[in-house]
Amino acid sequence: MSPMTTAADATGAHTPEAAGVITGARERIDALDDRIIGLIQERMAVSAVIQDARIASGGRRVNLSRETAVLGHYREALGKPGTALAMTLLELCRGRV
Ligand SMILES: O=C(O)C(=O)C[C@]1(C(=O)O)C=C[C@@H](O)C=C1
Repeated sequence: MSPMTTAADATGAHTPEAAGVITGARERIDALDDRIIGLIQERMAVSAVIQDARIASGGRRVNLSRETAVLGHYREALGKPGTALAMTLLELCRGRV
């Protein structure tokens, strides 16, 4: 019996086959996370353009009706945790209010 049939490795798997699946899937997750982070940074930059234009025109940084629409969009797509995710994205984009 190989040691991996009884003990978990760094992936938590107990077989080499499972460890291979997990390692491959983790590489895909790391690549997806890099893309998600890049998209968030792009969202922050676009949001800053909007906020700067509004403030330069004499308006306020925050637009609550638009935030409500963004929160609803994420909640419809992802359920209740989507709302929390959208709140975090909004904080990244316009700071704490
Ligand atoms: O859509 C706007 O008016 C924005 O300013 C962008 C944004 C956002 O990041 O989604 C940021 C701040 C506002 O309070 C609402 C939404």
